[in-house]
Amino acid sequence: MKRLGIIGASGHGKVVADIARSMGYEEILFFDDSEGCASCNGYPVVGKSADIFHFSCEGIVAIGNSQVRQTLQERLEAGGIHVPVLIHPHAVLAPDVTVGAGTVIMAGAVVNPGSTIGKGCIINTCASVDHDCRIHDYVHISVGSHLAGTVQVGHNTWIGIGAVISNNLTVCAECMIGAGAVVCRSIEEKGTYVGVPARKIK
Ligand SMILES: CC(=O)SCCNC(=O)CCNC(=O)[C@H](O)C(C)(C)COP(=O)(O)OP(=O)(O)OC[C@H]1O[C@@H](n2cnc3c(N)ncnc32)[C@H](O)[C@@H]1OP(=O)(O)O
Repeated sequence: MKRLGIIGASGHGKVVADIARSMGYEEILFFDDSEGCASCNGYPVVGKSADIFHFSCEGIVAIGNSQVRQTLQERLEAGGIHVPVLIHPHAVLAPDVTVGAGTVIMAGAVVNPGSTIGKGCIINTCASVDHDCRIHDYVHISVGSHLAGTVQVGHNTWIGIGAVISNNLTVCAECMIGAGAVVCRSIEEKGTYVGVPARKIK
C-alpha cells in the first residue's frame, strides 16, 4: 500500500495531500507539532513530527517556512524515511527537467526544458519556470509567479505570489521577493525586495 506521512497539517498540507491522493497514495497521515489538531481535510493527524519514525510510510514536509522545511526534511532523510517528489497530474514538466526529493509541484505549474529544481522546493499553483532555470534547494515559487528563461534562484529564497523575474537574472539565496514584484536586475544581496521594479526594503 502506498502510504504517505505529511508533516504540517496546514492549508499547504491540504494541497500536498490532494496531490498525493491524485498520484495514487492510498493512505495519508498527518503529523503536526501543534496541540489539538485531530484532522486535516478529512485525513487524520496521528502524532507530532517526531512520531513519523514509528510509522511505516514515506514522508514529506508541508511547511512554508523554508528553514523549518529543510530541518525537518533532513531529519526524515537521516532517519531513513523515503522522501518522494510530488507532482500534480495537471502540472507540465519537460522530460529533461530534474526535480529533487521533497519538492512539490502544484496543479497548473509549468517547468520548461533545461531547468533543474532542487530539493524541498514548492512550485506552487500556476507558477511557471521557463527554459534553463536553476532553482536551488528549499525555494518557494509562489502561486502565479513567473520566471523567464535562464533564471537562477538561490537556496531558501521565496518568490512571492504573482512576482515576475525577467530572463537571464539571478536572485541570490535567502531572499524574499514580495507579492507582485518585478525583478529586472540580478539580486546579489539577501533581503526583502518589493515593487516594480523590485527594490530592497529590509
Ligand atoms: C498558496 C499561498 O498562499 S502561497 C503564499 C503567497 N504569499 C505571498 O507571496 C506573500 C508575499 N508577502 C509579501 O509580499 C509581504 O508583504 C512582504 C514579505 C514582502 C513584506 O512583509 P513585511 O516584512 O511584513 O513588510 P510590511 O508589511 O511591514 O511592509 C513594509 C512596507 O513595504 C510595503 N510592501 C509590503 N509588501 C509589498 C509588496 N508586495 N509590494 C509593494 N509594497 C509592499 C508595505 O506597504 C510597507 O510600506 P510602508 O512602509 O510605506 O507602509
